[in-house]
Amino acid sequence: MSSAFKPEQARIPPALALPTPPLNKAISFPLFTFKIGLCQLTVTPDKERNIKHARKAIEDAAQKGAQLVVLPEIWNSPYSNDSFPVYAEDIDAGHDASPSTAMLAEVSVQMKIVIVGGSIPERCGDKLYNTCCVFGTDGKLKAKHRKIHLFDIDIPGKITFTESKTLTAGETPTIVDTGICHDISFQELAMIYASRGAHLLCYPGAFNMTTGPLHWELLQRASSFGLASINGLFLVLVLAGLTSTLLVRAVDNQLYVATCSPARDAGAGYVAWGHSTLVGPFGEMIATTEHDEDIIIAEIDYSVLEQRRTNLPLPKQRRGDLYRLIDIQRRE
Ligand SMILES: NC(=O)CC(=O)C(=O)O
Repeated sequence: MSSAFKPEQARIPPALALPTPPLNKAISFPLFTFKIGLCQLTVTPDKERNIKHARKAIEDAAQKGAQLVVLPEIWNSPYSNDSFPVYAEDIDAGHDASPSTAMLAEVSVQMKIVIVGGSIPERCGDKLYNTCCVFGTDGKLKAKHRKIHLFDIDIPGKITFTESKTLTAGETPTIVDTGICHDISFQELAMIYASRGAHLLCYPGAFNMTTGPLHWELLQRASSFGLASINGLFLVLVLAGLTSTLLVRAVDNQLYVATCSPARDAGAGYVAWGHSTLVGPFGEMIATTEHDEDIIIAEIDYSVLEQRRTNLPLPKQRRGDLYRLIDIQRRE
């Protein structure tokens, strides 16, 4: 009996080929190999201080060789529903209305680096979003990702948080050529990023003292197998929300995953887990830190992705006759 196995139909529309990173060394970024800087920042109620502090950390990371610098989820404001409306900025209105993103634009061009600007509360009309902006080496806004999966959790006595009280969910996956925190918990999103050709998934994420020890590392390592790219290449922005299905994701996606958390402040209303990390395409931990403020500098080599996908050719082994991933927005 002939088999109905059609690997090319495992994804609808079919997966894009992994883009080849440019090898032209005259282009400062992106390159095949480059250094990433993950700035695990302390965040205070003083917004002006948070902006200056983030700027200094980005400059330090760039001076240490980072060509791509990632900030944490909600780095200009305390992570709380009371704070989001107060600290929110109108990103589209620009400079004075958004001092946090104005700083990111300025420092990206000054240091000639790409910045995945963690996230800040964004005001747009009468709505608030948890939004990540990506700036290129020319200081231009390359992408704006609004957290798609709002973090609503209720584990009595441990952690209760309802982002949906104040925030509205974004509607679109973002590939920059770059998700936010709770987005990391959704394996389908990671698979879509991978099938659209991403090499690196970036998740600015503020896990807490309950979900951190339970899921943080597990989700990142699981995700790593699935995502994709920076640079011609796609850098996917996902705001943290990793889940137990990550193992599937890791094996499935074969990508780099970078997470960046705020540093832990035991006195804050929401206590962040810390442990910002870079994970490689086999789920290996390349670099990580504890919970204090820190800047991680680590190397990413995109040529490893092709090699890993040859070692373990998951894309060719998918059973399109039994299950399929449907990327609804791309299909439409
Ligand atoms: N900030 C978040 O979205 C936190 C999260 O996802 C978690 O699991 O903790």
